[in-house]
Amino acid sequence: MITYPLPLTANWQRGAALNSLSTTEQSWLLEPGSLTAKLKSHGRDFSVQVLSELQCILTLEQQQLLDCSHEKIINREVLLWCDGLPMVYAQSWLPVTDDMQQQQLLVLGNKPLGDIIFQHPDLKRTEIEVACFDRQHCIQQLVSQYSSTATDLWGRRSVFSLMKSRFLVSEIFLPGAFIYT
Ligand SMILES: C=C(O[C@@H]1C=C(C(=O)O)C=C[C@H]1O)C(=O)O
Repeated sequence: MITYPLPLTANWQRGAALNSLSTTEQSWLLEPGSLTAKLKSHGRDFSVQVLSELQCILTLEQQQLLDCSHEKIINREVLLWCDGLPMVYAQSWLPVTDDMQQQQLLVLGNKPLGDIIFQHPDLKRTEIEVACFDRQHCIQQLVSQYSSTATDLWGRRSVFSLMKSRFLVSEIFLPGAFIYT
């Protein structure tokens, strides 16, 4: 039984500092634009499956990352499917602010977050951090529902700023993702 939100504790490092990444790994992990758009450009059939959307309390690390102590925050966890395969597990921490509500970012359902936020020219994101999730990480509980083999997985995270709101987005590339081809 998987308990959401999935903790994404890992050895997060500045992606730009990792000189051992392959060209393909760099292309996906350090993509500055929308991951949704990148997946859509590589496949024909894209969809979002919502796993969980809960109102939560931020951990201290998340408060520090988001530089906020918002009382109300929505944790959104989804799978991004492409051509019949679950390719990305995405976890977003979305503060319940007027900005976020006005932008309809708290009632996304199966609309991709990226389809909305990347339409804003003033969207900013912090430097992308990268981590490796090994075979013992709890994310593998989710992976095991779709794949028989556990393997090390790449993940990335950054903090977006839109108007006066900041939100943390983490994405883990699942075994069927293009990054591993
Ligand atoms: C931020 C983006 O949105 C994607 C879609 C998400 C969602 O719908 O919850 C979350 C993170 C991303 O994988 C993006 O496309 O880059």
